[in-house]
Amino acid sequence: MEEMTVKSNHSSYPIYIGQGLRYQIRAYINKNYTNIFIITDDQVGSRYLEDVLHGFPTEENICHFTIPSGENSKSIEKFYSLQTEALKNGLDRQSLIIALGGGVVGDLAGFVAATFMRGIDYIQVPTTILAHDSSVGGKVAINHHFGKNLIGSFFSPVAVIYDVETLSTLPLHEIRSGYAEIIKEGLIANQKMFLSLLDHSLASIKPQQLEIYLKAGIQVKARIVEQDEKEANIRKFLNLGHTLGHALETIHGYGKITHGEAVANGLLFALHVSELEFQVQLPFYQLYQWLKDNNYPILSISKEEIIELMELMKNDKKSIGGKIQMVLLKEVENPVTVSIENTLMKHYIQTYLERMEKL
Ligand SMILES: NC(=O)c1ccc[n+]([C@@H]2O[C@H](COP(=O)([O-])OP(=O)(O)OC[C@H]3O[C@@H](n4cnc5c(N)ncnc54)[C@H](O)[C@@H]3O)[C@@H](O)[C@H]2O)c1
Ligand SMILES: O=C(O)C(=O)C[C@@H](O)[C@H](O)[C@H](O)COP(=O)(O)O
Ligand SMILES: [Zn+2]
Repeated sequence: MEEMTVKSNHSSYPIYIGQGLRYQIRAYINKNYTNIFIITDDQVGSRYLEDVLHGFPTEENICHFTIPSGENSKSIEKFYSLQTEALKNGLDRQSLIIALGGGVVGDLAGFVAATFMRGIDYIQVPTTILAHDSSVGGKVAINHHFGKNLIGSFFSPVAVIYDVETLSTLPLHEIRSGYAEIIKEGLIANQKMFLSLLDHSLASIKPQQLEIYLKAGIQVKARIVEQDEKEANIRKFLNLGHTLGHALETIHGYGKITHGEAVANGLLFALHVSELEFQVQLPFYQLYQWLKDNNYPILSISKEEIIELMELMKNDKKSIGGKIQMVLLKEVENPVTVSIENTLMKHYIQTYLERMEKL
């Protein structure tokens, strides 16, 4: 078992990473709670909920609730149902929520914890590769049909307990999704890792290698959120690829493409815009080829969709006064945020589509 710590101005919490940790979650909780409420989804619950429950003594006051898996569960309706369940089960301010699942469960359960009776403790128990990102840093949220994560909060967990054994049951497209966020972390802060990530094929990557990347990705994320937990400045860099990525997720319908697949497309677009904006050469073609080889969907954008995408990008939380802001790269490991005028953004989208057509 490996332990890391996230220590910011507002909070400090441990991240435990290891094999089989789901059986012994109680051992990592160093406080007594009146009630423990486990929130999971149907795919994760059917595989791992019993293992988690068995690790608690019978006298512990424990309840659980299973949501349907998928992005559509990050909704105001599911949020309300979970608040109702928490009340029905008698949770109080000395209760704990455990989020057992991927980023959907983590974001939703975390937001329930942030708001139930104005905030109670919660623990992230991530079960996807992508959740190396979502379980650290305390961004919790639900979606609005105007855009991703528009209703949420910054609310740190009291611990992250990452049982990497659970990753063995992840389908390939979910490995693809999580890997895209690690590529993002490489681009913003670790060129060596970025290049090494592209040396692997996802169909044959070894679990031990994935674990090495997971830990390196968590290091990048943890070091950034420690310095800027509430995204006043450098945390924005973790949003590389998300300005277009989130708009694509929304326009396609939540859950139709995975978050990571949308971010992968957003990363390509960000590299394209960066090259034009700063007149530099970045690994655009290298990333494009690797994404193609690893069967990421390369999304086409119709003329009609350009306006809609731009409207969605204006709703992004980085926007200021309705002006789109993007995270760009002056070089790998050198991210900046840039405000982009509408006409220029339209030009960037059009030239991106022309470039993609030639490939
Ligand atoms: N809060 C943050 O900082 C942050 C960071 C990145 C992404 N996110 C959010 O995270 C969400 C995406 O998270 P995700 O990719 O984990 O999606 P997810 O939670 O929907 O999980 C993906 C799919 O895999 C299934 N699954 C989960 N664990 C499994 C396992 N071990 N074995 C088999 N199946 C399993 C789930 O049931 C689901 O069907 C998005 O909503 C995104 O916006 C948040
Ligand atoms: O932790 C962050 O900060 C990130 O931006 C990480 C992203 O990968 C993640 O998708 C996050 O939820 C996006 O945040 P948002 O503020 O753009 O909704
Ligand atoms: Zn993301």
